[in-house]
Amino acid sequence: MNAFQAVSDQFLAWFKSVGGTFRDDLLEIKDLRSQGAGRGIVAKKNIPKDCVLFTIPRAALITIETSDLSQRIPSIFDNTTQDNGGDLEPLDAWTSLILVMLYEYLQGKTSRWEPYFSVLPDRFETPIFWTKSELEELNGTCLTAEKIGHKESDDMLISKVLPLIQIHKSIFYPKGCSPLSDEELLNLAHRMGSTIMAYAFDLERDDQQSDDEEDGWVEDREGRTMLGMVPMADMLNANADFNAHVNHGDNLSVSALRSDIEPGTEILNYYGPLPASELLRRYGYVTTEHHRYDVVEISWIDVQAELGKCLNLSSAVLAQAASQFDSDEYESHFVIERDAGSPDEEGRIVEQAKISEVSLELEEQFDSYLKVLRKIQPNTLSDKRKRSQLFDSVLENVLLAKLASYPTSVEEDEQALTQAHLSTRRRMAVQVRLGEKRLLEEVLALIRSKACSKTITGESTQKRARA
Ligand SMILES: C[S@@+](CC[C@H](N)C(=O)[O-])C[C@H]1O[C@@H](n2cnc3c(N)ncnc32)[C@H](O)[C@@H]1O
Repeated sequence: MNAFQAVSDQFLAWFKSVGGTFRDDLLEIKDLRSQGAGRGIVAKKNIPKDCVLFTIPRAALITIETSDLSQRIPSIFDNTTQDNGGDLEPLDAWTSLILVMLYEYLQGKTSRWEPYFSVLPDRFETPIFWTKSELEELNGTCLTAEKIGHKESDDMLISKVLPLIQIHKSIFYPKGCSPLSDEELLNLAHRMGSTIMAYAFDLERDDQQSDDEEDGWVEDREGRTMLGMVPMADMLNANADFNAHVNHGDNLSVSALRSDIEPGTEILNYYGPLPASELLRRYGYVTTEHHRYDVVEISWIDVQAELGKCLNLSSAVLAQAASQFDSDEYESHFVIERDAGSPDEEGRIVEQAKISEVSLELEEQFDSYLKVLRKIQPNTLSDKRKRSQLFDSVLENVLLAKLASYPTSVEEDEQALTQAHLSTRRRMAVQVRLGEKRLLEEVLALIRSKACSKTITGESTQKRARA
C-alpha cells in the first residue's frame, strides 16, 4: 500500500473512532491526484437515492466550541470582555477559526484531530500563492490583486492573529516546543486561512435548534455564522453538476441525491453557482461546468467616458455632470452574467445558460446620468429610441474595449489550452480569462442582434407609415 493510501486509511479509522459512520461497503476514499483532484470519495456499488453515505458527530468538528482553546483562554472569543489581545473589536468567525486551527495544529500528536490534519493540504493552487508571473496570466479578469487579497490577508493575520499567539505563547506551543519565527507563523496562518477557505462549512442550525442558542450550529451573536471544519464531508470534491448533499442536523450527514450513482462514480458536493474565477479564488480549481456562472464586470467610469466620446461632450460638461451625479446612489461596477437557472433537486444542470439582457441596473443608471446631462445641456438626447441606440452603441464600445484589454485573444487562449506542457496554474488562468471573453462575445452578439431587430422593426414601421 502506498503512503498516500495509508494516510487515507488512518484517517478513516480515526473518523470511525470518534463516532463517524462511513458506508465503506458502498464507498471508498480514492487517490484522484492523476485527475488533479487530490483525494475524493467514489462509489464502489450502485447507491440508492437518499442513502445516507456517512454521518459526522458534532464532537468531531473543529469549531470554537469543540476545541480546548476556548476553555484554556476563555476571554479570547468572548466579545463582551476586552481581553482579546488588546483589540476591542470582536473576533469574526474567520479569525476565530484560524486561531483554533493554529492551536490544534501546533498541539501535534496531542490534538484530537491529528489524523485529520494529515489529510489536510499543505500546498494550494489558489491565486494567493501564485508567483508574480503566474498572476500576470489573470490580467484583465475579475481576479484583480485586490480580490485575491494577499495584502489584506497579511494585514489581518499580522494585526489580529499573530499578536494573540505571542501573548499566549505558553498555551499555543506545547511544553518543550520552540516557538515558530514570525515568518513561519505567518506562513502557517496563511495555510490555515486557505484551508478554511477551501474546506470549512458554514454551520447551520436546524429548525428545532433555532430557539436554543446554546445548542445551535450557528453562533448568531451579531448575526455571525459559526464556521467549522467538518471531517469527511470535506473529503468530497464538488462541481456544478453534483450528486450528494450535506444535511445539517443534530449530527451532520451526507446523502445521495440521485438513484443512478453507479460504481466508479465520484460523490460530488456543490459549492454554489460560482463563476470559474471565484472557484479558482476560493478553491484553486476550475471546471467546465462552472463556466455557465461566469461573470464580467463593467466599470461605470468606462461607460461614462464612452458616453462622453459618443456625444462629443466637452470636459467642462463632463466635470459638471460628475459633480451633479449623486455619488452615493450610483454603482461603480455592474456585473454581467447569464441566466443560468438552478440545478434540479437531484443536483443536475437542467437549463442551458444564456444571456437574455445586459444589465437593467446599468441601463437605469445610464438614463439617470442622461437626465443630469440634459439639465446641463438641454439638447442632449431625449428621443427614447435614439437613447436606446445610444446605450447599445456605448455598451458595445465598452465591451469591445474590455475584450481588447486582455493581453491575449480568444484564439491564443484556445491554442494555449491545447499545449500539454502548460502548468496547472497557467491552464486555470487561461480557462478563467477565456470564459470571460466567451461571455463578452455572447453579450456583444445579443446587443447586435437586438440592434438589428430594432432596425428591421423601425424600417417596417416606416414602410407601413408610408403605405
Ligand atoms: C473540500 S476539499 C475536497 C477534498 C480534496 N480533494 C482533498 O484531497 O482534500 C476542496 C478541494 O478539493 C479540490 N477539488 C474539489 N473539487 C474538485 C474538482 N471537481 N476538481 C478538482 N479539484 C477539486 C480543490 O483543491 C479544493 O480546494
